[in-house]
Amino acid sequence: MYATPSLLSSSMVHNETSYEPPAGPPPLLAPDEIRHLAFQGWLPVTLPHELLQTLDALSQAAGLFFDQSPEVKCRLYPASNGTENGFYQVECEKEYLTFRHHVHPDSVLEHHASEAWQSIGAFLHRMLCDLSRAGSYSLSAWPKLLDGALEMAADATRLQDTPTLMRLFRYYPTSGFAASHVDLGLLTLCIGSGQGLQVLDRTLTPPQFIDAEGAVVVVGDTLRSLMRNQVRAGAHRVVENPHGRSSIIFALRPCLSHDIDLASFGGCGTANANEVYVSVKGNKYNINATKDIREKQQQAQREKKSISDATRFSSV
Ligand SMILES: O=C(O)CCC(=O)C(=O)O
Ligand SMILES: [Fe+2]
Repeated sequence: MYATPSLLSSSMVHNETSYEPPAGPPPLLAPDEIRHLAFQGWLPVTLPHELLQTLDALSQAAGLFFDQSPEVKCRLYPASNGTENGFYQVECEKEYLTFRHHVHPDSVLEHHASEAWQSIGAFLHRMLCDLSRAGSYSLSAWPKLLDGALEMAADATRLQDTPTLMRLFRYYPTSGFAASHVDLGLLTLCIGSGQGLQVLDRTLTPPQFIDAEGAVVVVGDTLRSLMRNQVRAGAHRVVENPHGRSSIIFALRPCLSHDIDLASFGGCGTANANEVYVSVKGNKYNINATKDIREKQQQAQREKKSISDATRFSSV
């Protein structure tokens, strides 16, 4: 059933002669789930009970935050780094709060956010190690790649090095959406209230978007690239819904300040994490920016494509 990508078919070979305790965190996923994740680029997941309770508390605190006036929200969490930090509103579509680090560490909202950050980080770390083990790769690249990512940072000191984020969304009734895309980072956990999130089902011919049920993990484009296309990045989108929607996403992204040992992914040599990330980012447009910014970015994308097509044709 799962033809490509190829991760894992020959890989889940148990080494019967090894009595070493397993390196890294304990395995999480069953072999079928790993194959599903690699083939589809997404996987519905059952979250630990304690994490579900934390997410409930976080979502209630988020609701209280969003119920405040735009002025208060902007004052509490001023936007910085474009859409990448603080409170951001896309008129007639959605608003969202992005955490990259603590801003009001004593607030109830950040208390729940940092607890959720830590549990989700540990959960996704286990999934990354599952993928490495399934490919018979060493786990040695993960500590540097996840440096600073598994806990909510105390302040903005390492903002440029650690793009991992937690984002709380409020999509407006009937008009809130996010266009089809793949995420940039390693793995993203999406937890939403009600319908709206859809994932691309590649077992259908042709592939079609289907409603996601419950919590879903999607593979990001940096992980696809590091794993040399042995896992797919999961295409997903959010469709409008008459009731609106709220969601919490946690995007685990690589730490950008170290070199990456490519042998840990079946390659050779090292690569600069920042360069890998920038090249994966390429000219993808930001689906969460305001409509006018998205349109400008899409236009730039089209122009870049037509220049590269022209170069391609002229060099034939
Ligand atoms: O709100 C969601 O459930 C998903 C949002 C999303 O895919 C994104 O912002 O990248
Ligand atoms: Fe996404």
